[in-house]
Order: sequence, then structure tokens, then C-alpha cells
Amino acid sequence: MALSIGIVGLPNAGKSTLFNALTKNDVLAANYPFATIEPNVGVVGVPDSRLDKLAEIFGSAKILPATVQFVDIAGIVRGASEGEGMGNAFLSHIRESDAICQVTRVFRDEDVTHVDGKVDPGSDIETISTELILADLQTVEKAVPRLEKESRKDKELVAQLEEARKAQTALESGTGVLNAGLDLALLRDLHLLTAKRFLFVFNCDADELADEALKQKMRDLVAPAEAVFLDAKSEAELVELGDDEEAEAMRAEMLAEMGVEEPGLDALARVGFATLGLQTYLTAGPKEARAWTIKQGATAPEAAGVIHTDFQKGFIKAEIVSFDDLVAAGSMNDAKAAGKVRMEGKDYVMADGDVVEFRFNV
Ligand SMILES: Nc1ncnc2c1ncn2[C@@H]1O[C@H](COP(=O)(O)OP(=O)(O)OP(=O)(O)O)[C@@H](O)[C@H]1O
Repeated sequence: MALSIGIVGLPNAGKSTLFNALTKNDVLAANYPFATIEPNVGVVGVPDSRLDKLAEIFGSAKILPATVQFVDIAGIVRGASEGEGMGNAFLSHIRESDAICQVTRVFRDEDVTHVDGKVDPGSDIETISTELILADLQTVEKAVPRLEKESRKDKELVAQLEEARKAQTALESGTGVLNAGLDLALLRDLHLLTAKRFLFVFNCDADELADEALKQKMRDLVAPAEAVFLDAKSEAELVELGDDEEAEAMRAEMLAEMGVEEPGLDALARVGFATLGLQTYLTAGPKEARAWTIKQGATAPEAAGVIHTDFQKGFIKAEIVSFDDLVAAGSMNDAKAAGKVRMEGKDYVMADGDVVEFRFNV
């Protein structure tokens, strides 16, 4: 289950800078893989220090983190739905994404032009949100006549048609689909952008990152959606440093100077996971230490199914120790001796950071 996040924003908001930082981010640990599928699609390993620890305990040869796929698209301008700027056809590249990350410029550098002549995060968010609503409206306006025709023959489509009509009404009134109280399952085939969850990246300069009052204002703008604050340009520089010890020390120093505890990219991956209601569980052995992505609330057999459908079908039980207990014990055997390793059955609801071995029948 690769989580996919589409990046949107005005031109010059810092999307490509952020995307480049994300996709070159194989320095956080040489083991975190990164692959470019297409020039604008990057798969990024979610940094997870627990994996390093597991690899140490189990002598794992490889570390395989959970992954997030980021899709970068061109900037959207006001009027894109009517063909302004580069239009909005390229929004189709993010129709399949699980979530949308809106990058908003807060940094004030006068050398970087702003399409509207001034830096105003609230107004920029409004512009992008409006264009996404208009893009969805175009999709729905095409779908409704098609569904009207098809539902005459196929009665199962009647419910979809009704819901598409309701979505049209909501979009016409300027409301995104996610919060319009609609049955999203019936609208799934339309891949509407405003049916997705949103998170917001505020691209700040160093002073702004330290300005708690400003950050609170930005949070209030987008609540209940999550806000991540980072300086895309500095993040890109951090990533360029390399991954030797000296670079590591320099990175720590730069982060301290920026007054932040974790690199913004880590925060983005973490918040992206949370926004989608995802969590990870862990497996480890001599071959690899690995993080697997599951929905919060997933049961043990569902978690097993992420590794292989056979694991789910033939699920017997799961041997589970929580990461913290395992680390405290120092080894699997010591954790067992301390009574920290549990046998869980098919109703067990997974917790984040469970270290698991599944027993199954094939
Ligand atoms: N936090 C920041 N502080 C200062 N300058 C920044 C910051 N983030 C990005 N920039 C600069 O802003 C400019 C625009 O950034 P970038 O090209 O990433 O924007 P974009 O959103 O991808 O634009 P487009 O949609 O036109 O491709 C670049 O020169 C970049 O170095």
C-alpha cells in the first residue's frame, strides 16, 4: 500500500524545491530507497529510526522503510479552469493520489516573484482551493449526462448519478466534496480532487519558522487539516550535504539554528501518514528490517495480508512484541524470557510499532 500524495500550489510557491529535497532525501540513511518513476513522481522512504535499531538487534542486512510517493505538478494560477497559466489539465496527474499537499508560500524573498504580486497565504490557499473545486465541477458536469444515459440501462448507476448531482450542487456553492456530507464511495470512480484529504505545507524562511504567533495563524487558516512548516530551500540544502559523519553534524547544527527538532521532510512524511489514518508495523530478521503500512485499526490478519494475501487467508496467529519492550529487553530471546512477547489471534487490533512474526498455513 504505497501512499501517494499530490503536490499543488501557485507557481513559485516552492513545490519543485520541496519535491527535489524529498526525492534526493536518500541521505537521511543510505538505506532509505528513493526511485523516480517519472520525472515528477518520486518514491520516498519514510525515515524511521526504529528500523535502524531493529537492524542492529537482528543483524539485518537491509532496511526497508514504508514509502510515500510524491507527485509534483505545475503551478496552478487563478483562472486555471478557464485556461489561464498552464490550464488545469495536468491536475489529472494527481487524480489517483490518496491525499493532496498544498504548498503555500510564506517566505518573503523579493527576488522570487509572486504571481499575484504579494505574499498572502490566506488568499493563495483560497485561489488553489477554488481552482480545485472548479476542476471537480468540470469533471462532474461531464459525468452527470453520461451517468444519466448509462443509468437508464444499468439501474445500479442510479445511486451514483444521484450522488454526482449532489456533488455538483455542493461544488457550485463553493464547497469541496470531502466535507459536503456525501457518500464518497459512490463518487469514487470520478476521482474528485476535493474528495481527498488535504495537508498544508507552509514554506517559510528561517525567521518565520521561529515565529509561533505566525504559525498559529497559519494553523487556524487550515484547521482541521494538518499544517507542516518548513523552509524548502534550506531542506534542499540539508539534503545536498551528503551522508557522512561530518554532514550529519552539520545537519544537526543547521537544524538547531533553524530551531526545529526534526527535518521538515520527516514531519511531512509523518503528518502525511497521520492524515490518511495510516500507521506502520515492523518485521525483522537477518535478511531485512522492514516497516509495513496499514490503516489504523487494522486487525492482525489484515496486517498479514499487506505482506501476502496467503498470510491473511491462512492466518493462525501473530507473535508480537512492542518495539519499546523489545529494545528494553535487548533481544527477542530476552523479550520472550521477560514475558513481553504475546501470541495474538485474529481479532487483535495492531498498534503502531508492533514487531511481528505471523504464523500461517498455506
Ligand atoms: N523557503 C524559501 N525561502 C526562500 N526561497 C525559496 C524558499 N523555497 C523556495 N524558494 C525559491 O523560490 C523559487 C521558486 O521555487 P520552486 O521552483 O520550487 O517553485 P514551484 O512552486 O515549483 O514553481 P512552479 O510551479 O513554477 O514550478 C526558487 O528560486 C526557490 O529557490
